[in-house]
Amino acid sequence: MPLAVVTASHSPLMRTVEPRGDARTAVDAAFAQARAFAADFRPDLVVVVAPDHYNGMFYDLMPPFCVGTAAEAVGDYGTARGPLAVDREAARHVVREVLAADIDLAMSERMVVDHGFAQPLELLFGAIDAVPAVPVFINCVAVPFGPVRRTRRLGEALGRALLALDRRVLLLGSGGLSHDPPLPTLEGAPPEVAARLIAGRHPTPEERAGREARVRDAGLAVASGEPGPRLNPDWDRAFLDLLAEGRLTAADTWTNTWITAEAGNSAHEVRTWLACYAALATAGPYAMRGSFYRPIPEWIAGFGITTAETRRNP
Ligand SMILES: O=C(O)CCC(=O)/C=C/C=C(\O)C(=O)O
Ligand SMILES: [Fe+2]
Repeated sequence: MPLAVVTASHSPLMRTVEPRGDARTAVDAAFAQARAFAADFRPDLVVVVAPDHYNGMFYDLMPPFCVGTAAEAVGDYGTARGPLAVDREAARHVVREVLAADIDLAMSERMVVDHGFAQPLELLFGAIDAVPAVPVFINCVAVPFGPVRRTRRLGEALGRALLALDRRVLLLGSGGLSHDPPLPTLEGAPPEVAARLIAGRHPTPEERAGREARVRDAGLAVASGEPGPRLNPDWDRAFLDLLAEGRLTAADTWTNTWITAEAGNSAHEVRTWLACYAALATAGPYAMRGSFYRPIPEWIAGFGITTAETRRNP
């Protein structure tokens, strides 16, 4: 059975901040193409590979990787709140097979996810529970991280597990590319911030609104002409080329310090893309069908969307 991939940046600012020029029109058109690609592929299972931003995963027990055998979205930044339509049997199969392939990962019967999962599901399929899904969390935010090559190997193990299912599986990678939105870090955090990074589940509506306002204000400031965030379009385009050309092992030598220095703290979200493409590559040579890129400072994102599928035999 073939596999297919859609990867897309996400941004908490997409609903609240209007970028200058034709960025929104261009992004909408690229998402329309990705939707058509997904509809044409007719997946019967969608594996969503995404990070979290201190809404579901905290430093009281931060796994590098986690598969949800059930999952609930918190409803941040205007995304829907509620359960994902997790295919429990498929999720449990993935956990078993990936562990058997020597990749340690956690599993959760009550995974909590945020806009990292919800936004691409809504943009691609219309709702967070519209398609049978397996949610795969990759820690891309809470340092320290393992080497980036571990996420490529996770992707390979994931791909082999999915091929064994003999279903039409679309992998949906969420996040990146170069960007550095205002996200707190544990090191040097004042005690109240540290407490919420360690165990900040169930914030009050006021607390959530305060966090979201801080991120929104950063985007609005750029939209009103203040200096933009540091994005790195050259790095982003080189990463897209690497994926298009199937040179995934080239990322094995990247250090985490280098990724952060080149592309920002949240650029580690490209781990989700790398895992999806590594999974796709296990089905044989692939072809990238669509590739969109635009640096959008107002959304604090080097914004990319790609589609790819197993190359058909001539
Ligand atoms: O304040 C917090 O703890 C969370 C802020 C937040 O959710 C930021 C999210 C940013 C992205 O998802 C992104 O730009 O990739
Ligand atoms: Fe993010």
